Formats: sequence, structure tokens, C-alpha cells
Amino acid sequence: MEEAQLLDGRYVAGQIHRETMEAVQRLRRKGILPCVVFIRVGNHPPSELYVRMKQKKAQEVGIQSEVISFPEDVSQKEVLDNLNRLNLDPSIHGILVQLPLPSHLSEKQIALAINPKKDIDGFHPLNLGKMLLGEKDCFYPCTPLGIQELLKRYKIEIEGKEVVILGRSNIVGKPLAALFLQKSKYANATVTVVHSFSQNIKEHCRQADILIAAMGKARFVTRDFVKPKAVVVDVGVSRIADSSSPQGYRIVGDVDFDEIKKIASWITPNPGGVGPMTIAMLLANTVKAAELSQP
Ligand SMILES: Nc1nc(=O)c2c([nH]1)NC[C@@H]1CN(c3ccc(C(=O)N[C@@H](CCC(=O)O)C(=O)O)cc3)C=[N+]21
Ligand SMILES: [Mg+2]
Repeated sequence: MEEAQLLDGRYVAGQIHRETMEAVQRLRRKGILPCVVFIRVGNHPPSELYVRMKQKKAQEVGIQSEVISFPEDVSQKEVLDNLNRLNLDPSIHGILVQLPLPSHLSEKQIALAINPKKDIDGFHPLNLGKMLLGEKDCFYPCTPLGIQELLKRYKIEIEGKEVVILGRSNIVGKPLAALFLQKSKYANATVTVVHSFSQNIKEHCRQADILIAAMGKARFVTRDFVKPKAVVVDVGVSRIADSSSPQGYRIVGDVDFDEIKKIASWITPNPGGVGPMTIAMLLANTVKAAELSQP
């Protein structure tokens, strides 16, 4: 049997970065220099890596960026005071507070404190609400947006399809369900969300034309979860110790790639799938914020 074709997120993200770069050049010609601020708390090695990756890409496309690093024990007030300052600074178009945060900080309160017009993550309740209503003058979360864009660029139809999403997080599962339910050509799906309390998980998954695995359980999705010729998108990121790798770990997705590639029609590699798309959409959102900031 033929193997699945790759949904190459790294490649498509590269295309999007080039488009973003052109948009940045157009803005610069109008005297607008898009600028994003990344806020990081404590030392959490994966977060440090992700922020570095975001900064590097921002620089490549001509977006100015700044990182504010707070110590692990920073107070909620200190973070909120800084957000207020950045909210009011017209030279800053995007603000991102890297998650996860230490447990003494309130992610909810911090998401609420970001100016929704600068909320390039799309985590502010106003943006999430607008997304649910299908409005466009707002920011959608980057991972759901990246998944939709990846499928769109490979001309994979979503309209009318059975989409099953594994996982109901506020940053992937729930907003992705809302996005795929929208009345639009790259949505209009029949969406099922399966989670830890669901019964017959396998049976639900096997109905999927498009299966999105986003619950963060390494290689949870095995052969018997997947209908032949399904499209499989792997959002999960688990780090598994691996002494043979230079970093000392290896990324393992929610999908057993080697097994599933034998039965799916399309599959995302991981790494190299959804992750790079998330960053591409983040920078696209930053440009959108800069564009919308103009009177
Ligand atoms: N406020 C906030 N916004 C986020 O968007 C956000 C966050 N917090 N906290 C953490 C998660 C995670 N995340 C990733 C982005 C890109 C890759 C990515 O590009 N990964 C590479 C592999 C990189 C590696 O080697 O670890 C890939 O999939 O190919 C991964 C993960 C954004 N997040
Ligand atoms: Mg990935």
C-alpha cells in the first residue's frame, strides 16, 4: 500500500514567512516598523528555546522584537504593570506572554490584561469570543490557524468532512473546533471533540476523515484509531530522554508516525509539522496587528 504524503509544515511555514516579509516591507514603506514583545518568566528550558525560535524568525522577516525575562518569583503586579506599559506604547504591535507560567501567576488574569489589539496569541477572551462569532477584525489562536492554513495550502478539503479533535485545551482543541465549525470554505466541518471523559474514543477517531491529535500523550494514536486514507495532524509535543541525540531528548508526537503513515493519505511530520506553522501564524498575526493599528 502507498504511504501517506507529508503535510510539510516547515516548508509551508517558509512560504508564509516570505509573504509576511513582503507585508513587513509594505508597512515599512509607510513608516510602520512592526514590533513584538515576548515575555518570559523563570527558567524553563523549552520556553527559552521556543522564544529564541520566535525571535529568530521575527528577525528573518524584518519584525522588530524584544524579550523581557522575569525571574521565577516575579509578582503578578510586576507582570501586569509591564503589560500596562506595553499596552499603551504605540510602537509595540504585539505582546506574547510565553506559557506555561509559574503557578503563583494567574494565566487568566494575564490574558485579560493584554490589550486585545496586541494579543497576537488570540488568548484574550474578547478575541476568543469574536472568533466564536466568526468575526475577522481580531486574532485567532496560532496553532488552530496554522493547522487550517496547512490543510488549505495542500488543498485538503475540510468542508463537509468528519473532523475529530482529540483534546479540548483552551489553546488548541476548543478554538480549533470553533474554527472548523465556521461557515467558510476552509471550515464547514462536522466536528467531534474527544477528551479524557469520552467513551468509545477509538470508535470516534475511526470515523474521522481528518483526525487532529492534540492531547499531549506520546504516541497515543495507533493504527486502530485511524480510518484508511484519513488525514492525520499531530499537534502533541512530548520530550523523551534520548542520550543518542545532541540535545539529550527527542520530540515525540501524539501519533505513532511510522505506523500511521502506512494507512493515512496525509500526515504531519513531528517535528516539522504543526510547530513551525504556529510560529508562522504568530508573525502573520503580528503584521495584522501592525496593520490594524493604523487609523
Ligand atoms: N503564549 C504562548 N504562545 C505560544 O504559541 C506557545 C506558548 N505560549 N507556550 C508553548 C507553546 C509551544 N509552542 C511551540 C511553537 C513552535 C514549535 C516548533 O516550531 N517546534 C519545532 C521543533 C522545535 C524543537 O526542537 O523543540 C517543530 O515542531 O518542528 C513548538 C512549540 C508555542 N507555544
Ligand atoms: Mg510540530
